[in-house]
Amino acid sequence: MEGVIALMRSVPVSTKPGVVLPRISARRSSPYISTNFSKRDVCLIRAQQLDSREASATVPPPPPPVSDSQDNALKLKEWEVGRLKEEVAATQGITIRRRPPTGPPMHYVGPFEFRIQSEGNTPRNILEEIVWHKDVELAQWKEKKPLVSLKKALGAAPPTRDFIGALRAAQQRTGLPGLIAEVKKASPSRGVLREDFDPVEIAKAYEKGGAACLSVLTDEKFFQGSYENLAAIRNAGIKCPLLCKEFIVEAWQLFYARTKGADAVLLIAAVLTDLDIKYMIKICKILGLAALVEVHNEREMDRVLGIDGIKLLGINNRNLETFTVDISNTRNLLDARRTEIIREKGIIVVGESGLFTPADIAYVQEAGVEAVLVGESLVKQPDPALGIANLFGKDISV
Ligand SMILES: O=P(O)(O)OC[C@@H](O)[C@@H](O)c1c[nH]c2ccccc12
Repeated sequence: MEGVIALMRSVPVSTKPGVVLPRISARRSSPYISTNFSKRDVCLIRAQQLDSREASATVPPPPPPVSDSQDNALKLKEWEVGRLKEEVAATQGITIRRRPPTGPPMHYVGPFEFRIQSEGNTPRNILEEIVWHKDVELAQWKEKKPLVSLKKALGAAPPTRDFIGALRAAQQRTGLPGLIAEVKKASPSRGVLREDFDPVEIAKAYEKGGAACLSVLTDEKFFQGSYENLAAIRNAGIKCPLLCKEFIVEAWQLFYARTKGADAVLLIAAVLTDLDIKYMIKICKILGLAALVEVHNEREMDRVLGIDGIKLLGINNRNLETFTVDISNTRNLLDARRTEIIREKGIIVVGESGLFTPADIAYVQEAGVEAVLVGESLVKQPDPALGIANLFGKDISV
């Protein structure tokens, strides 16, 4: 554990090659500086940045106005580090930007400063909006529960269960993809899915109906989920391993998920750079968490297949930027070349979203998935256990 903390310690970085900035005061910390980079990571980023400088199509926006005040110097450094990270992300085809570290930039007019809405400080799509809001939430959570206190709480967390093992066992038992059934009250695309939403009752029904694992939404603002739901399900004696369905942008969230009873976490390739994914997988391993790495398109799929240590790969049929759902996405991404790599690496592919009928399940199974992640079509059923039997076309509970 000490190693993890050491890995997360702050390092001063500069955007100019070879120049090291003075250590930044701990009074205010940037997510980019204090939690995401080790010295080695920063070197890697520098190397990636130098390699990709010519390939990068991004034109950096003008720097914020400079003032002599210490506060402004800190803002400037945070802005520089944020830019550096965005450049790396752009070279990996990541279009989702992170929230500017000190908030949308201020504009100065005479002695006054104020914000003007512009392309640079307004989220461009729902996924970006969620991720930007997550940064604001995180700043508050981390103040309430700094990493040291989470580290102490880990001692009291229940042991993790084998998420991947449960999926494999279910698949072997039924000959059908292992089911991850999602406890989901609402979503930005579908609104409220179930008014009489009792997360523990729904989780019990899923287990009774033969789900191998459960997925629990924890995002409050956009999905009406919570970490209380996750902990309540874990503490209700449910044996299915639990996936914490969250928009993870910082390692702190991995620790928090673990203290709330998660056995697995979701890492979204549309949001995280390769380096972030590698770093988070390392921490998941130390914490005993399984990582489901989610992709939506060919670019993300090929990036993820190039990263070592990935055991669970989710193909989302829903585009999180536009919300369009198309289950043929699973089949299209699983071409012969990628299927071969997946087989060699022993990766389990999870088909995610938009699955409603036995024909849908057969279609993604035929495409090569060994597990499915299903929310809407189950959570809307008066009896979610019966919903599972209807979805698979047979009772998979025995
Ligand atoms: O309700 P559906 O269409 O069965 O989808 C479930 C799950 O795949 C979806 O909730 C999901 C997949 N990836 C995500 C990332 C964040 C939030 C939600 C999701």
